[in-house]
Amino acid sequence: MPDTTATFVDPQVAFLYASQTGNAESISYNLYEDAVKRGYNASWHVLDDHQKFDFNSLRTAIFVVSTTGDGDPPDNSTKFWRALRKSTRSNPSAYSHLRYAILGLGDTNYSNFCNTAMRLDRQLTDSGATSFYAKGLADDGTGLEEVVEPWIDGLWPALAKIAHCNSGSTVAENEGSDKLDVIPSNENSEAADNADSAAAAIEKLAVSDKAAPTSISELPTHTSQPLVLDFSPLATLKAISGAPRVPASVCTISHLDNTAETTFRVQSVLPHNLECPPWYTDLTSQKSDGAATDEQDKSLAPFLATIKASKQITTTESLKRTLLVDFDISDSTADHVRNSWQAGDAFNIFAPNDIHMVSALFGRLDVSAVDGQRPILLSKKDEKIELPAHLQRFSTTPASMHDMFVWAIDVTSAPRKQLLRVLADHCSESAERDRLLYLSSRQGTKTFEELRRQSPTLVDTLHAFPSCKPPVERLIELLPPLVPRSYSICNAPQSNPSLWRIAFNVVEYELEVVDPFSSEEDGSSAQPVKISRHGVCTPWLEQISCKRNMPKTLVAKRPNISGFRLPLVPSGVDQRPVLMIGPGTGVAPFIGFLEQRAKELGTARIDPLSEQAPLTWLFFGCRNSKHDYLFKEDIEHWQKSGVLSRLSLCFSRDPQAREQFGAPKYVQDAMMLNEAEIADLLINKNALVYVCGDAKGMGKDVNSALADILCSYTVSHPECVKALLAGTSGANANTNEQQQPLTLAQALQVLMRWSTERRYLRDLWA
Ligand SMILES: Cc1cc2nc3c(=O)[nH]c(=O)nc-3n(C[C@H](O)[C@H](O)[C@H](O)COP(=O)(O)O)c2cc1C
Repeated sequence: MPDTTATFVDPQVAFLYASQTGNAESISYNLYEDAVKRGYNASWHVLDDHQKFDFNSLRTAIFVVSTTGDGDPPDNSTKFWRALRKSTRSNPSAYSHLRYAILGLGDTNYSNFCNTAMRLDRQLTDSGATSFYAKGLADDGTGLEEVVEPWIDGLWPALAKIAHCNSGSTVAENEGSDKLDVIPSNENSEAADNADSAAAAIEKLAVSDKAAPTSISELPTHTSQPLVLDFSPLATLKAISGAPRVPASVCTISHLDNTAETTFRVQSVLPHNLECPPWYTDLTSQKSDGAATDEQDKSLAPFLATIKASKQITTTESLKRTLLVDFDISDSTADHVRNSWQAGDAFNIFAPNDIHMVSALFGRLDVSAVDGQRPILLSKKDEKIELPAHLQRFSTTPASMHDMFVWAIDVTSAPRKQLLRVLADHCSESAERDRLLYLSSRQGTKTFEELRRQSPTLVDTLHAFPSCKPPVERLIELLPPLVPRSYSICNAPQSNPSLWRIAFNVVEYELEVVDPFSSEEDGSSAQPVKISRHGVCTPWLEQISCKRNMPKTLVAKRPNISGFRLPLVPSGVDQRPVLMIGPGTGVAPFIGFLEQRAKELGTARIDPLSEQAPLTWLFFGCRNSKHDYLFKEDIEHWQKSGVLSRLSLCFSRDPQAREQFGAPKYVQDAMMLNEAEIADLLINKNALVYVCGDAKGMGKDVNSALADILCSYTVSHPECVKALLAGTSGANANTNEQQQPLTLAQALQVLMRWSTERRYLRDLWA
């Protein structure tokens, strides 16, 4: 029986998140919402709001934090990290009153797996805080759910154990278990019970015979693409287990009256042009709020930039279409930005969803064009539960549903399990309901992975389940926020502080999937189905940058957390050799570096071809020397003038060029061909290494090549090992002491240390 005598004294729990693309935010939000239903006095905040929620006096906190860049914390936690460092420096036991749990999100395809969560854990423990529940580290490479779901299951009993008392809530001791659980005493308990019983119902669900294996490939509209999924395992299942909890509905839509509607229409005429969000003025004033004195924050505020020029820099024969686009940032609101950026920085572009996709979605949901354009406000269903952060503006600023779906909500990313679970509840056909439940369950993980691999948009998913008709407010609250996309700048302010130039591939690709149920009559396997996909920002940029009338877009500088910049020396040049490894569009920041270096040499009156000019060595690779050698003219110009001392070119699909110049296939091959020189530069000359480009393939391979280079150098120079491991220069090593060569693990450790010392810097993207 529940022990109703014990009462809480401190049930306040803060759910805190740091998120770059919305995963951590949505997991943290669901936890918070669940906590409210369980009777906790819960609050939910982004880490950068630490002053608003008074982080320093929190007693119980649950963190959900992702890692981005090259082991960096998300942008919406940079202020928090600064404040944390400051308060722990001034008081080593600053957080001895805090009990916390951390869920980290990362991807093992990147080298610093869940670095943010690990760092946070270390810093909090070092400053006296106590972890009350084991850290969870979820891997996006294999599926976040594998860790997230069991971690959440274990969190509640762990939290209940440490929660102190409070009036209004009761503590129940689970019979036959030492776990304490919180049972709310108000009507919220009903909601929690409902959620639990819904979950129980799924466990018991007898899968109907109708859920026979089916291939879904017949799709009506031109904006949706087929999904090819194998549901055959469903036929043999007696019950579906391990589907996620159904989150409570948290928001309601209210339509504004006619007067407000008229004003709204007049106001919305001007900004409603698909180049910047209708509420852009709101966004541009957002960042200065409360932080007006912080120069760095001011320079991160969004502002309007004008697209000045755009051209394709690959030939029509190239597989990829790479565009070079110039943004004029001379807008008066961008003063702080013009004075504070450097080559190597990146900026965010706020891009809309494809409006045809939004129209197709509205068609599918039976939202008429008129209703889609009417102004609405969102409000909380339950006073205690906040709206998701990206929707909060719509509780005070009216917007049309159309604008919300175009500018604020992500309708392109593949649906998450929780959404699939909710969609299941809105199917009128039981076979479709079962398939959606299966996709969201642990048993359906393989089919779910296949779904994710096909990257369906929301419209594709809905078309694959024709009887599914979710209420539009449910989608508004469950879909992730549409996040801005970031691009590396490929020029330097020393030449023109009002110009941001970017180079990007237009993201359009075809997937090939084999329908498991269609085999040829002769028994041979079927031809794969082709599915085309495209990105959000790059096709849009391509489209608007062709316009004649200088379109304006909302942009914001990104904090350069890893310090991916060439060191500045007043009126001089940093003397360390610089290795730049950037195949494809990864070369972009290095064009800016070379522009900066040319100016620096000029100012310091150093002849670039003289011995006084420090070495710069670029490793660039592409498929074909004629079709996609980006910035060829610039690179050849810098090489001729001596600003670029060495150039290693690689052409992966150009056997002729390889034969002619002896060029290797990939940048890591070019590095291995020069391993002795690279090792000497790294170990004896204190060289700086910069890597930019694809994280999963190239980033990993270059890291391994660098580790191999260190290992093989120490075979012939074992005297360097001690110094390398101790963190001092190899040139100063004690040559009398015999050492074993570095092991691979040790070499990786050395690289990791160089990365923290900012000698090895990486700007990698997925
Ligand atoms: C550009 C980029 C860089 C990333 N860098 C890392 C990394 O260095 N280490 C890591 O563990 N995960 C890395 N990840 C994986 C993310 O942490 C993971 O996808 C996570 O689910 C994102 O959560 P969020 O949407 O809350 O930001 C990276 C992802 C992207 C897109």
